[in-house]
Amino acid sequence: MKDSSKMQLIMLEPSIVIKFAPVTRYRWAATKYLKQIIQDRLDGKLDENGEKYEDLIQWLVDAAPPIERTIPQLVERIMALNVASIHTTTMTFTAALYNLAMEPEKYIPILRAEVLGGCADGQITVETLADLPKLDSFLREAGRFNNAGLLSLQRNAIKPFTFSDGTVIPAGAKIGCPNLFLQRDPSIYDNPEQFDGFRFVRQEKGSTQPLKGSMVTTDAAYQLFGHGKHACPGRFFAANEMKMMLATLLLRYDMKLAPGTRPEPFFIGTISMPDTKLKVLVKSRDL
Ligand code: HEM
Repeated sequence: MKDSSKMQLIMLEPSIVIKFAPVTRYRWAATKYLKQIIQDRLDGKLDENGEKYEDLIQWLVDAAPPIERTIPQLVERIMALNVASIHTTTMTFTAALYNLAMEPEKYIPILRAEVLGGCADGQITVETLADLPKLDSFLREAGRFNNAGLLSLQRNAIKPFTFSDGTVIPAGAKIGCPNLFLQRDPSIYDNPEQFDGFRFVRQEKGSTQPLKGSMVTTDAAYQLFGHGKHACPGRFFAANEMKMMLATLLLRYDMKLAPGTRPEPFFIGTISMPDTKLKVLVKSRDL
């Protein structure tokens, strides 16, 4: 008798866990907030100009197969996108901010001058963001230096695969690329253990050509955004968002780390996290 009641408790557990798990509360909260907005779109609501909305919710509604055009499914898609987009951008940007605040004399005047030079009437515009090679390099380097999780391109092999050199990946294997080592490979990057904010506006090792690519370019030795077919589709948005934030901070503030402090990054599983306790001292500038 005792054993069977224990058994029942164990069988009940998953549903109890799901009911009280934080994600369930977030799902309820998200549904409460989003249900009318999504319902309007499902009903074909147009924007204030009588045109179809050009925003993420509309794209998600349009891309969903008919069977998934429901409020719960669309809420789920929005939540999944939040997971993909928010902490990744926050972590990359936080680490870049620390790099800036660690060496303010070296980077702030040059980056600020570049932003100011690209502003139209003192305003940061889309055109400004598209032409900031030094800022772009700085963010790309921050991504190389700080945000390398131990493993990128993590995949489950659903069938066996044989590479051209004969290496076999058996079905069921979990694989990934050793990103930390790739992004710090001395045969690709000069002084890879050094943060070098203008690395990507200079020249490739042993070559007379400028380094290929910008913040959003992925390659075998740069996988901040993954690589290949499933490379992050949000990276263009994220790069612009981070450039806009950094450009705004550069124009409005001076900043440095509190004296005697340095970031102490740490890992959760394979993910590299920026220090969460560090203080950046910020001072308003006269504009
Ligand atoms: C600095 C910010 C970001 C970083 C570092 C980042 C990084 C990544 C990485 C490493 C992947 C996996 C790629 C792979 O496995 O091949 C990924 C996938 C993805 N990211 Fe991002 N991401 C960022 C921002 C965003 C934003 C802003 C969005 C959406 C607005 C987004 C949406 C996605 C989606 C939907 C996927 C899945 C793509 C697929 O499986 O085909 N990400 N991202």
